[in-house]
Amino acid sequence: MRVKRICCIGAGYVGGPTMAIIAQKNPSIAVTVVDINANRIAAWNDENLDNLPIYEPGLSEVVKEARGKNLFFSTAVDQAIEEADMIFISVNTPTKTYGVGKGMAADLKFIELCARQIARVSKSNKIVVEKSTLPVRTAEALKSILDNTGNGVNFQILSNPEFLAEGTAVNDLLNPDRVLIGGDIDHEKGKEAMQALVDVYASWVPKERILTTNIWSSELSKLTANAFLAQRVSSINALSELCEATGADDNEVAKAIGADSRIGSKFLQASVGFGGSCFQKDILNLVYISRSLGLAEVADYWEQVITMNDHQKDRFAKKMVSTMYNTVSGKQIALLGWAFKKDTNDTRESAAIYVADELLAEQAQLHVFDPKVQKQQILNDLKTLNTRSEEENANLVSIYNDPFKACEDVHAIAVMTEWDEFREYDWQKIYDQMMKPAFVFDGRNILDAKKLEAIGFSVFQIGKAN
Ligand SMILES: NC(=O)C1=CN([C@@H]2O[C@H](COP(=O)(O)OP(=O)(O)OC[C@H]3O[C@@H](n4cnc5c(N)ncnc54)[C@H](O)[C@@H]3O)[C@@H](O)[C@H]2O)C=CC1
Ligand SMILES: O=C(O)[C@H]1O[C@H](OP(=O)(O)OP(=O)(O)OC[C@H]2O[C@@H](n3ccc(=O)[nH]c3=O)[C@H](O)[C@@H]2O)[C@H](O)[C@@H](O)[C@@H]1O
Repeated sequence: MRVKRICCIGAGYVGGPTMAIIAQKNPSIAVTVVDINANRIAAWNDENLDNLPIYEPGLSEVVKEARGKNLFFSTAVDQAIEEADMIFISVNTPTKTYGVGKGMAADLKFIELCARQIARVSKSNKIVVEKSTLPVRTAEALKSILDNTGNGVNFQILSNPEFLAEGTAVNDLLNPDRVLIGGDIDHEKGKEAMQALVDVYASWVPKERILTTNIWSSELSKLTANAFLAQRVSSINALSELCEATGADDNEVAKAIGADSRIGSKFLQASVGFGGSCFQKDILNLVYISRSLGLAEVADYWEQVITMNDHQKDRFAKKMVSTMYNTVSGKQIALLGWAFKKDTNDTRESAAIYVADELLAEQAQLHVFDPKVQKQQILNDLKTLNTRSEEENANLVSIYNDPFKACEDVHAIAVMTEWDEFREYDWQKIYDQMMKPAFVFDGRNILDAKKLEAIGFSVFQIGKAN
């Protein structure tokens, strides 16, 4: 069968960009992205493309090309489900904050709600595609809900996890290393459904990069891919501390080991700790699944990746305090960057939030600047930690639109996000306006330490003996 109408439930960081590319590359398919968040949908429909709810390089051009032709954003969820022959579920699957599995398991309530809604509304056969990242064997639960609460129509469930990274989403979608499609390969209807989805991607992805597997392998591969990537960052971050203590240089070590093609050079950039909405959540989920199955050693193995990451954030904040004569109480500190990485406005689980919280606990006054993150987002992030009242946070944290103003009269600057523009600043001008000694803590190793030291700064970088 050829797909004519696609509905995607969830207009977030995955649903929006993924559907925009699918629509752009398949002019004959009508793609409707729906969400219960009316503000988000309004922003996707905004005439002014600068107001799209998600900042991703290159995304507004794709949306401009396809929107209104075969790409639609709507809050009419039932209607879009009913009309579609293929439905992607791309809703959020955060870590549970209550009950059994609190702090570890994925919260699947949004997924279940989608399944019940699809079952209730559908009057014709549908292919239901898991786009969200889910624990292995979720398709079993989905099938049970769909078949037991539906109107007797046939549902085929596929797993099609998304591997895009924020900040490079458009390029990742246009040139994926692979597209993974899991389904019921033992039955004719399952194979047909898989082929229908293969055809959607084959409009622009070379066939050899479209992998088909059984559904459990596909579900598990997504969690595992993130766990392996995060593990590399935690590994190099663990080594960065050893470098600091021995005089080895983490960049040189990363280059030396990365040159071995069996290891490879990517994801070996030491940092203040990985952030983002997925690494931590997905590894915790993997740990939870393993522990639930009685696999204690497997669970402990993966949990260490998170322990290491927490340690990296914590030791960065502690290093700042100890370097500044063991007290930052009443001192002004500028944080450059709040997003969890460059080229995105996403701040979920950003290391900056945790470093800021530790510095605030030490009674520092913070000046925050990020090129793409809004003031309210920064205050909300601190609020979610629940460490102090909103009023206290607002009194201790000032948020700036101008990096030079943020750095005026401060005792120290900490680089939290690797935004390219930070490298280009007039650091002499910044130095002249700062308190002395002027400290820079480069949590991303992006600044030219020699140049800064020549100006007069005291510089700390991750993984370098200081
Ligand atoms: N953010 C990323 O880079 C990646 C995320 N993923 C996975 O994709 C999934 C979605 O992630 P994001 O797009 O980042 O989340 P998000 O939070 O940006 O977007 C999810 C959207 O779903 C909507 N939603 C929730 N329940 C709904 C319902 N019942 N009906 C209609 N809309 C509903 C929410 O309002 C929200 O706008 C997660 O499982 C995540 O792990 C996978 C790969 C990359
Ligand atoms: O499931 C997901 O959501 C996605 O998670 C990650 O993508 P993302 O979180 O957007 O960003 P990454 O580029 O992976 O970076 C994650 C964090 O690790 C940090 N990082 C990354 C690489 C590195 O060498 N060092 C390092 O500290 C980044 O700064 C960032 O804080 C994966 O890279 C995607 O393949 C996956 O689809």
